[in-house]
Amino acid sequence: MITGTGISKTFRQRGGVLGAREVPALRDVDFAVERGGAVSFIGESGSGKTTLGRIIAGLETHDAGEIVIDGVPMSSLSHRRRQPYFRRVQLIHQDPYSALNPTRTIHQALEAPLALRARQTGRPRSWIDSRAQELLSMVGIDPGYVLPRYPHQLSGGMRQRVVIARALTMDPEVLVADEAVSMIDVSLRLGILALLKDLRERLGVGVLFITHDIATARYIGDDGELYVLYRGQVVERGATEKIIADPVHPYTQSLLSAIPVLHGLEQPGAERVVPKEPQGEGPPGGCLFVPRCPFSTERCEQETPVLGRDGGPGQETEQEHACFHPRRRSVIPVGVGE
Ligand SMILES: Nc1ncnc2c1ncn2[C@@H]1O[C@H](COP(=O)(O)OP(=O)(O)OP(=O)(O)O)[C@@H](O)[C@H]1O
Repeated sequence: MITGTGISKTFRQRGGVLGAREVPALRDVDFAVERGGAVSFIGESGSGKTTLGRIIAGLETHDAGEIVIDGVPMSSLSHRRRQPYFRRVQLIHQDPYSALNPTRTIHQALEAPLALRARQTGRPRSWIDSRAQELLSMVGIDPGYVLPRYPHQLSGGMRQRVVIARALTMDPEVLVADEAVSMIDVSLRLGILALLKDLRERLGVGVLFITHDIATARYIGDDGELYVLYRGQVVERGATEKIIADPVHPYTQSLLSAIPVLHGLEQPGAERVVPKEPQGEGPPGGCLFVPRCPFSTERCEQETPVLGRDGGPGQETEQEHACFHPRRRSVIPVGVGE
């Protein structure tokens, strides 16, 4: 199990007429991914999703908070002693082409990590080739066809399957899939999503899915948890199905309202939530969503809501949210994602 508590990260960006500026990418984020679990982080561009994925995979530092892997707080270990733990979290990038070295065959791409794994687990070298074949079959491709080939000789979908097979060489506990299907031909996306779902069930590997697309999040983990990120803050968290059926934060509602009605058959929800064009950053100390929120009040400009279930007297919600005025608004086109 992998947990994060109070994860915060601020980048210092140089340049521009105003000189350096601080960009908070993550604000006090808590999460937990269990073996075999499905956790999706959803948010628009710049909400901090990739930064979180990189922190969980040990590729980026954080300013505050703690990552705990298998009960061990990473802050208690030296950089070198953390590596075996972070190896249990494997990142799948959105671009399978740049993730693979173009000058190496797929055989070579799998051989290096498998040789390391063989040394770590005391297996003979003969195990490497048979494991490479086994992993490729597991991700649904013919080992005989792909092993001698170079990445450019494969389709985008096949390349992404190879990247997933390579991630599996380390026997990970969690796969962090960062927009894992966004650069793949639309017709092949469903196959990759089905594969990730299958790996959850067959290997018990947890999937942390990072996406800007709520329908994709639903496919990968309709039985899992959804975290909605807005400007680095988790603004809604709960069971994926529950949030999609009954979102309470205006930002989540606006994400769901933005889903197009696909076949002209679905009935759009009664109230679509259309966010305002943002005017600046919003009042310091107030809710981050104020500049875009159609429902904000004076209180929202003065106080920062924290994640919880409270929505005022008689307004407790099943999912957690960071809003002073959580309300049910029917925003979902019926049958979306089905
Ligand atoms: N290395 C960096 N240096 C400076 N600022 C950064 C860096 N990486 C990310 N940021 C900033 O941190 C914020 C969060 O970025 P991040 O890439 O995590 O968001 P995201 O939700 O993954 O967006 P996208 O979907 O566009 O990748 C953004 O404002 C981004 O400009």
